[in-house]
Amino acid sequence: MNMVKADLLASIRSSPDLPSPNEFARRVIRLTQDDKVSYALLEETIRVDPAFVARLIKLANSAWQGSGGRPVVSVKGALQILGLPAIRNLALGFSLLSGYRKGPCPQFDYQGFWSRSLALALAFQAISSRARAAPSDEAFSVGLLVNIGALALATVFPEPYGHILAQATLANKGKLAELEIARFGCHQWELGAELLTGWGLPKIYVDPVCFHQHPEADLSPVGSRPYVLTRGLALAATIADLLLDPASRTPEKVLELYRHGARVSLESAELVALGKQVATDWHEWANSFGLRTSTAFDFSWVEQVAADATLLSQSAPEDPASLRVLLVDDERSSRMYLKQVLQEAGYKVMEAENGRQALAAALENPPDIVVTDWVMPVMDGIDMIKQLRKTPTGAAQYILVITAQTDEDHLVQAFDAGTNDFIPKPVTPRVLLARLKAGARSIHLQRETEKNYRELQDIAAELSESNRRLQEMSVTDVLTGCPNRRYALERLQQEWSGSTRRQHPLSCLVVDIDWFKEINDLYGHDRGDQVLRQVSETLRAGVRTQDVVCRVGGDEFWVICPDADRVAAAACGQRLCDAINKLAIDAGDKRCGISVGVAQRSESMADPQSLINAADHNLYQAKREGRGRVK
Ligand SMILES: Nc1nc2c(ncn2[C@@H]2O[C@H](COP(=O)(O)OP(=O)(O)OP(=O)(O)O)[C@@H](O)[C@H]2O)c(=O)[nH]1
Repeated sequence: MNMVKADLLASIRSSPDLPSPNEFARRVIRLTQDDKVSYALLEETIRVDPAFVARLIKLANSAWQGSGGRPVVSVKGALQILGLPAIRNLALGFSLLSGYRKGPCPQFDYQGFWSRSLALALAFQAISSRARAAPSDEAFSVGLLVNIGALALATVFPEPYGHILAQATLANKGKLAELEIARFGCHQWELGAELLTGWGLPKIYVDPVCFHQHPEADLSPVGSRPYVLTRGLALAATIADLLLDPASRTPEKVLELYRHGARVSLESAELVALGKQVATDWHEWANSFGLRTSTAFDFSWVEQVAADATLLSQSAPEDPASLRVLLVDDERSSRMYLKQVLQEAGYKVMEAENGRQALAAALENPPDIVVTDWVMPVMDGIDMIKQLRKTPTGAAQYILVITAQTDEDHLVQAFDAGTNDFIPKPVTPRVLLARLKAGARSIHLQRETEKNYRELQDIAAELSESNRRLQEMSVTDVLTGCPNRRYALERLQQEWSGSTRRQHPLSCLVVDIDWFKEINDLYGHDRGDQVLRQVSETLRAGVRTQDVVCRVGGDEFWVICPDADRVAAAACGQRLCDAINKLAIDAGDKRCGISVGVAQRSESMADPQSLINAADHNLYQAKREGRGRVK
């Protein structure tokens, strides 16, 4: 990463023109950050700005928010429908968007900038919430601010930055970043990251801003939150490009979309659905901010392109400069002539005098295309082609045979030997180059197909890795890290079958925290969560390695004890009770402990659920008899 020069940062930070939320927005944002804020106070604050009220009501009434047909006419009604995070987004967006619509740099498209930022914000919000990587309002703000470095450069250095913009269009981001580095010593996203750090954004959001244009430079472990946020932001930028810039709608862009999508576990259908939703939201929001949007773009197009793999392969033109031709002819003058024609057309040419020499040259330094005469001393063209086709590199080369005999028998013989095409004698430059062009196109297609195949393999590998993680997440309780109810039910069924097969005992404990509601009520939900984590850790530390502790809901845990009879399981339950008591968790005037119901599988039980029912019944007894005990 380039270092953002201190003097550049200082002059941007000290500029009075630097974009920042206005006082009204700051007040609304502050208020909405407090979950306990009264709607009356919020309403009073918002009323001060009639333009904001109008947009708020309009947005609440829009079909997107689904207000159910009854029109919203009051601020209060709008607040209730939209909820606090949306109000916060609206205040931030509205203040930035309405304050920086114009600026001193004529080459900078201020409207387009905000329209793209809005699309990016909505896309990143949707992606983060789908990947559970960031709260939706935080993701929105990060998306809205991701390109703030460019706005800052345009605002504070309108002239030199305008000059740079004139040289590179926004579509050519690579070029733009290069010019920015050459002039300012850093690119806009590095500068943006520095600015956001200064505004107090945490590193977890600043790094994605810095790296999202080159996610490979971010070395966070695959699947970690920073990894997902950086790739998610890259995906959001790709979606914004597709929505705003018709020139970006190419097969390569679709591949990029799929590549970023795979990294945040989004498959084709999900990507298209997400893109469609973002497009709808973007039109709504842009409307309510009075920003222009481009004509509607239907994300189904993406699926069509992806389905048509050949489109992906036809993307780049054939470039003779990258192709090597082996020219095989025993007649020196004819070889020199053809060589000159090929070189002038841009091909790199190697030569051989006969089939044997050609074979040696082709194996040592494989060409892309072989153009060979048929009749030659030592080894003729047809024998050479047959030998070449038997080698792994030769099998993939494009071969043309030059022949004076173009009757059916001769041509069939040439194609049987493995030639791709023939050139009739006398060879004219036009025909030679036309046939070579067809060959070059075929080579190019083949290479693209191989490249796409490799990319698809990479994507498939990444998808399978993220599916594995999703699978893991789907059986893990997020708060405590314990296996969840779904896992508990599957595991119990397995242990049940195992115990039937091996005729071994199986027991189960149902554990419920005592007075847990009091802890929530007295000290708040956060403290409640902390206690849940503490209890789950203590339970896990207190059981045998083969026992499995699962959080099956609220404050209830199951401990599955394979190979344990009722006596052993009850002893385990008592050990757990004692360990929790030692934690001395306070629940007001009571002591928080656990009650445990124990049951062992018996012949009369029909299925695992009967075992749980029996343990549950005993838990109920333990509660009734005063809690903090094993029954
Ligand atoms: N903090 C927190 N509370 C939760 C969570 N899941 C459920 N709860 C709360 O846990 C409480 C469980 O209720 P009860 O089991 O009836 O409460 P209790 O005080 O333990 O009652 P006894 O079991 O009779 O001692 C409810 O108030 C739920 O709202 C959670 O993930 N975090």
